[in-house]
Amino acid sequence: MQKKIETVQTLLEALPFIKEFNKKIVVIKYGGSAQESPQLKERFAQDILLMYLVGIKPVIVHGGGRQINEMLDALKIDTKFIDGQRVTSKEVMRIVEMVLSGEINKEIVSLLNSHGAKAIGISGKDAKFITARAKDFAKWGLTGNITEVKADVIVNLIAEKFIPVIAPIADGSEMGHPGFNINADLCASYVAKAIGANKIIFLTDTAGVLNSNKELLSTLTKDEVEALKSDGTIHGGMVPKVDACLEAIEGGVQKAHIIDGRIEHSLLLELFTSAGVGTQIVN
Ligand SMILES: Nc1ncnc2c1ncn2[C@@H]1O[C@H](COP(=O)(O)OP(=O)(O)O)[C@@H](O)[C@H]1O
Ligand SMILES: CC(=O)N[C@@H](CCC(=O)OP(=O)(O)O)C(=O)O
Repeated sequence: MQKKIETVQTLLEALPFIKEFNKKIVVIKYGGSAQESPQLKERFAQDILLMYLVGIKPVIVHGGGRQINEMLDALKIDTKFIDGQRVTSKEVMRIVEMVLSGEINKEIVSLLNSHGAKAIGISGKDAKFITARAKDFAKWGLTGNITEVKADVIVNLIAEKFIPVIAPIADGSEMGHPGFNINADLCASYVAKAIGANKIIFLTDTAGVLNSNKELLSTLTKDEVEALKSDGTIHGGMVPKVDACLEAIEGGVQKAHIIDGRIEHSLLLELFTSAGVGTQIVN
């Protein structure tokens, strides 16, 4: 009985938020480290479906850094990161594409569709909707910086009630390259900016951005982010994530959040409770 009362209370609290988000576009970056267990994947699919059913337009950009590392390891191919971004040789690029487009993208699409969604999986190569140029070929190889996102591809899919699931790979054919490996956080923010998303949420494997005492920082401004980056408190994979948040809000996305994808239903808690969870980056 107590449990039922709590559920009703939660639903009642969620009602104004559900109305607020009706028809709003929310980009969700689904990090490789938040895709750990089958149970978490299941909860993720349920949350996306619930969002969709109450009128939100979800757009998913997924990562898969952890799974790429595992495959490179199994194949005994060396890999390294500079400033949180992978150095991508031609050989590494083949594996990146195989894992992101071939495996993870299709797995997420199947999972959502098994719950009754109309999810469609694409990478930036499809209709060449994301183009890039080398970030610094001598340093990072085929790691790219996005030059253009053709928003109409995603906007049309949303209008047709599809849930786009995007693998962070850009077309490189005009530069004579097999494609570019794009950090998934930055890919998510460029997509969010281009399609005029209202909100972007990064699902990852920490409570949010932590200070040097490992305490959660619930709100951060651009200056605070820069200070935490310069003193090394924000490092590794968190660097492109906070950069992506800043990129998104400076590009017109109203809200950017980094939340814990290991907590069941954290997406719903972020969207539909007044307290929210994780770290919000503000302009
Ligand atoms: N200040 C910080 N607060 C939280 N996490 C941090 C911080 N600095 C670095 N990190 C690291 O960033 C990681 C998240 O980035 P990453 O592994 O790339 O995740 P994802 O696969 O979700 O993109 C955390 O697991 C943590 O190790
Ligand atoms: C250039 C670059 O670093 N690309 C990433 C793409 C995947 C990714 O970003 O996955 P997560 O979000 O799970 O970290 C990589 O090769 O790992």
